[in-house]
Amino acid sequence: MVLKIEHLTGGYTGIPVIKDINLEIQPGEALGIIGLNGAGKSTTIKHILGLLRPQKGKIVLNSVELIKQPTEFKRQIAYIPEVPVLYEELTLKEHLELTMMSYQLDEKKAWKRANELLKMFRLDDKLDWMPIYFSKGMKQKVMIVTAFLADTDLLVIDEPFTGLDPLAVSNLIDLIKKAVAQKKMILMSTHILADAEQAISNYAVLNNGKIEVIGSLTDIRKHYGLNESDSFDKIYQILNEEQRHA
Ligand SMILES: Nc1ncnc2c1ncn2[C@@H]1O[C@H](COP(=O)(O)OP(=O)(O)OP(=O)(O)O)[C@@H](O)[C@H]1O
Repeated sequence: MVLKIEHLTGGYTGIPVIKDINLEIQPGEALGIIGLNGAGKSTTIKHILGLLRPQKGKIVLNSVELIKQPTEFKRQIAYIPEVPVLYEELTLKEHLELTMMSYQLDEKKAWKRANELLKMFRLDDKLDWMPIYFSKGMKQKVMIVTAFLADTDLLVIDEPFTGLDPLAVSNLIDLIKKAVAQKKMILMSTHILADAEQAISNYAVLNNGKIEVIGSLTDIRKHYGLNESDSFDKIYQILNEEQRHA
């Protein structure tokens, strides 16, 4: 089990946004992608989800190559997007059923898991609700519940912490830690480093579409000359300075 991204170059037009990205995530590893606005985090994620076609390079998950076997590849991934995507005409219960069907889950086991997740995020009494009645945070929680319900080898999470109440943030951090303990792979893009630090130990720093450094929190701190007492957020000031002088 491993996610391998090799020499990935891509973007939206002929001009590449991300350049020669090399990443590997092992089972039981949570990797954070961090970088300034526009660094290419979401673009990298869109490539991993198969929403953009690479100009160069390949993405392989558990020996399945995205370009060659897209359906098999995508079935191994669950995704929590930055902006919740829900079907306006489906109830919460129907969203869960759709997830169970799409990922071919055992219904009995899946409902047990779904009920635990719903309770955790205080959605257990809202099964008949349509998305129109959900607040922004509630919609985000539905995305979290369906992603963790899918129980895939790889979970891709794009900026999950904004808009969640502190209780939901802490529940999400616990779920990520448990998934890591169960040897799942997590890839998460975020700017909220104080929250990320609680669940994520390895980071890739993207700068202008390229990976500047990849490693443990200690490695990253060392690379940017940060002391243990410095806030991890200081990285953003350094990246900004680097860009201004590039
Ligand atoms: N749909 C699009 N079409 C063309 N260019 C895009 C599109 N989406 C993003 N870009 C460009 O790609 C570059 C990287 O954007 P991306 O969204 O990957 O950054 P990011 O690191 O996720 O930023 P943020 O922290 O703001 O979410 C930016 O220069 C952006 O303008």
